[in-house]
Amino acid sequence: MAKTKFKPVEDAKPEVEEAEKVEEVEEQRDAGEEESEVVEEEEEVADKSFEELGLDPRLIRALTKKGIEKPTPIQQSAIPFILEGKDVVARAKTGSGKTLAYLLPLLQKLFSDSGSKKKSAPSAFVLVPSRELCQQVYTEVSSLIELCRVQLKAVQLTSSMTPSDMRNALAGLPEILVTTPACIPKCFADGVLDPAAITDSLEFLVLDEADLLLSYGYEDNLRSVTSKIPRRCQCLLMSATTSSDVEKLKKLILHNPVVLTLQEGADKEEAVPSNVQQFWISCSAQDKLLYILALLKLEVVQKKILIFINTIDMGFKLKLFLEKFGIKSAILNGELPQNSRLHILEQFNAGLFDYLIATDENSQAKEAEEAKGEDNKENKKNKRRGKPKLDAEFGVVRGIDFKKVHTVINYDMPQSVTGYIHRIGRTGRAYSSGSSVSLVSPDEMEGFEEIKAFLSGEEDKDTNIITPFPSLTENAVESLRYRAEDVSKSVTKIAVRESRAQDLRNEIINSEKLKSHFEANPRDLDLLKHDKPLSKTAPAPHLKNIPEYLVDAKTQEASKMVKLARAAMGNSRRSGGGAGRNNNNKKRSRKGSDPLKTFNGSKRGHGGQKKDGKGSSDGSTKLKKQKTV
Ligand SMILES: Nc1ncnc2c1ncn2[C@@H]1O[C@H](COP(=O)(O)OP(=O)(O)OP(=O)(O)O)[C@@H](O)[C@H]1O
Repeated sequence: MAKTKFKPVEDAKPEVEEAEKVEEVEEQRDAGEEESEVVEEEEEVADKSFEELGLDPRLIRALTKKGIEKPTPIQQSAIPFILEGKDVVARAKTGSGKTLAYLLPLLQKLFSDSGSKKKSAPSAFVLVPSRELCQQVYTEVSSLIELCRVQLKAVQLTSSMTPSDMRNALAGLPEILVTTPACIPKCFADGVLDPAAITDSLEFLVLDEADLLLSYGYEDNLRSVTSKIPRRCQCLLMSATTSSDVEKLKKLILHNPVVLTLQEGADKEEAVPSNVQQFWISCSAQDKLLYILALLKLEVVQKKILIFINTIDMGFKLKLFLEKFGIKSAILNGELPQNSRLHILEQFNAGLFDYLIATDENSQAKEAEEAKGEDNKENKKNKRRGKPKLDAEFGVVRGIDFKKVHTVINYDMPQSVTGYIHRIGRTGRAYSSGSSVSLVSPDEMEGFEEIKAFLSGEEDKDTNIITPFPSLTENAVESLRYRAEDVSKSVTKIAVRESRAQDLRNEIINSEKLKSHFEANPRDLDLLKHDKPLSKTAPAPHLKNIPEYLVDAKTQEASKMVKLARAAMGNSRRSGGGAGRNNNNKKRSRKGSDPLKTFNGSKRGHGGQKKDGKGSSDGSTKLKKQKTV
């Protein structure tokens, strides 16, 4: 049974004159002072249904349509407090359903609020750290509104929008605004939002993924919003981890909040989902390509797979390398245009490809550092080349709800414990399970030990939460060494650079040209594939099909188990995505209407794509065939 630790307060909203309240809160915000004494208590969260939590029947019906029947522990504990009007700080592990924990009561309160007062600005702000998350929350809230058939409107604004686009979006006086903190001051400066109207209208402020908001550099933006928040505004702060940043935000924005900390086990606070099995493999930095090839080609890990790397160049190296073995993957990084990023996420979630190679915010920092070093050497050259900019609001790791990811692979280790928790939290979401495999080189061992120590906790120092990966024998890995090393040499720095530049060019062209087409035909989004090969040559048959005699019996057995599990999940052909979006055959048959066909010159993949597209999506069909012969 999950436990929630409550830090209740005696009176969340003291009864004093309005003017005094504003003053008092302003003072407390300025001083960053903790308000009243908080008493820490522990209570069991009873197994309650959505009805018992007091949710509106329209919301319950909408949830049923989405296939959601039972509240998660954080939803059970947070919803009643939010419905009561309390400010809430909710800390619960990744994938525990925090988004619905605040969206459901927020919508319910807006149902009863709507029409009660003429508003001149949105009643609710949901602030998230990245554009990807903005899109995700906006999609979730819009679908709930649609399913509930209520007269509410949500909009999302991002900093890249023009003032006139923002004005248009806000024209119908939406009740809910989903955006990043950076966007609000921009709206003030451009006259899109009136600060006085916000003070007048704002009833709810949600800070989602609060542990990330300050580290993304949004502190000044948040401060400029804080001064406009009226005292009556109910503030909610959601986070997967505790950090000094969360504490700082709590003091800056919330009033006497109820603090909910979800606990899984007896005394240990767990930030990591218990339904993620964590493994690791010790290998040299050079051997990482060999190991990932073994994991993917011998199919000892379950698809869909999300692979994290620490630099964009490494992502392209890995993609080119895997391509030579007939393994197709897509790349996601902060350099790509926003449309492309959102589209890649959508396709991956819909199950259109199985392997996604992603960088995260740590990687952005590393990339920037490397670029700096490079700048010293090649300053002039780079300036002339016009190095692409990374989007500061990019973030795919934290908060993004990747659908049905079964395995997360840390090809490069993350640079912090929090980074690790958020990365592996992309699998094992809500009531599903998953696994993670970390490839750890000697240079990364110190950081890895820190992660292990953190996860084990003080009392269980000797418990191995991250265990050695059991399903790959040394023989099986060694049998691939010659091929891997040979191919790795052919993926040169120049090839990586050219592919990266080419990919970016293509994505920009596609993004611009297809924007209007996709706006008119959203279903056609499926036709622009992002896992097309970068290389012009098709993979050599001896690399694409690994002979069965090379693989030892133990590894074969492990691979068989993975395939059986996959078949049992109904995913033997494709790793399924969101409901209703898995009819890939139908989508393929619409190829005749491929909007990209009108501008072939910008396409990636060329000849190789056609050949691949027929036989198998990732070479696995061929491999299977050979094994059964
Ligand atoms: N009660 C529920 N039952 C089943 N699935 C749920 C429930 N609540 C949420 N989910 C699903 O669980 C997934 C994870 O939810 P969500 O993204 O809100 O997690 P989170 O706690 O915000 O994670 P993170 O900290 O990584 O952002 C989503 O796909 C969501 O639709």
